[in-house]
Amino acid sequence: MIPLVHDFDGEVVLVFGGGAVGARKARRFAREARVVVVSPDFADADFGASEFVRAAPDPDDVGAWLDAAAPALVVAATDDDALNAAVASVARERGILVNRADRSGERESGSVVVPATVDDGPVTVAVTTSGTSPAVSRHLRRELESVVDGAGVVATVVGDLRGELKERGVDPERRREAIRAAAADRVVWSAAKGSGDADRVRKAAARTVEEVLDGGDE
Ligand SMILES: C[C@@]1(CC(=O)O)c2cc3[nH]c(cc4nc(cc5[nH]c(cc(n2)[C@H]1CCC(=O)O)[C@@](C)(CC(=O)O)[C@@H]5CCC(=O)O)C(CC(=O)O)=C4CCC(=O)O)c(CCC(=O)O)c3CC(=O)O
Ligand SMILES: NC(=O)C1=CN([C@@H]2O[C@H](COP(=O)(O)OP(=O)(O)OC[C@H]3O[C@@H](n4cnc5c(N)ncnc54)[C@H](O)[C@@H]3O)[C@@H](O)[C@H]2O)C=CC1
Repeated sequence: MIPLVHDFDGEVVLVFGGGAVGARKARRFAREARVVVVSPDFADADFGASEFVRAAPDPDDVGAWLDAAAPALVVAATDDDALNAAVASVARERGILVNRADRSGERESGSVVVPATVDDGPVTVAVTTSGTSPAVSRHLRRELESVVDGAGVVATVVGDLRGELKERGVDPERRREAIRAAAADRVVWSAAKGSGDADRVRKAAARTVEEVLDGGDE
């Protein structure tokens, strides 16, 4: 399996199953997509800004639901194996991405897994075990939280400096060297950790950039 980052802005994600798992997937996708959850009942859980449709479709009805919603992604998260299988096969026929929450191995073409993620501003780190062990993904995600803390402000600041150096017309080779040094700078990262002081991050990163550029003149 190969990780890609998908922009769901303005897209529909259709979720079958309103249990704890359907809620977790719905909450995740509702941060960006318009999410519709179809289920006869809904768990007492956070579904984010999802819309609810109370229904229990049969496998034969799945095609009509997909045609009506025209989703970019469909999630099969019911506890009904036949329904989940129908969702996967109809989605595949129609070329729609499908996430089957009740299967790990034996994935079919067009199927996707939802990784564990750590988000910090524009930075997202995603972990997958290719379906082998979701509990390991969850554990690694928790371990990575402290590593990723502050990455959002570092990425924003270093991204801005990159734009400024491009505008200044700095030689590309030296620009890359300076930007790599700022991205790896311990002082930059320590200023970004915790509450994250963007001003300090920016000063530290700018100092490192200028040091590298000055060094190149010698
Ligand atoms: C294939 C995949 C399909 C998909 O859903 O996309 C899938 C499938 C299954 N999960 C199962 C169980 C559990 N899933 C979790 C947790 C998460 N599961 C997630 C993703 C995925 N789960 C995809 C692969 C991801 C990868 O590649 O690693 C995470 C990462 C993302 C998310 O869901 O948001 C989220 C952690 C989020 C976080 O914490 O950051 C826990 C842990 C817990 O709940 O504490 C358990 C119990 C412990 C265990 O069993 O490991 C079962 C068995 C059900 C049963 O026993 O009946 C199946 C089906 C099967 O195995 O057949
Ligand atoms: N991917 C993951 O991370 C995990 C996946 N699972 C798998 O996902 C499945 C769902 O897990 P839970 O949410 O805990 O189960 P659950 O039993 O709490 O929820 C299932 C939901 O599906 C609904 N449903 C049943 N038939 C339906 C139909 N025809 N159309 C629409 N909705 C229908 C039920 O009413 C219920 O709301 C489990 O069967 C399990 O195999 C379980 C744990 C984690």
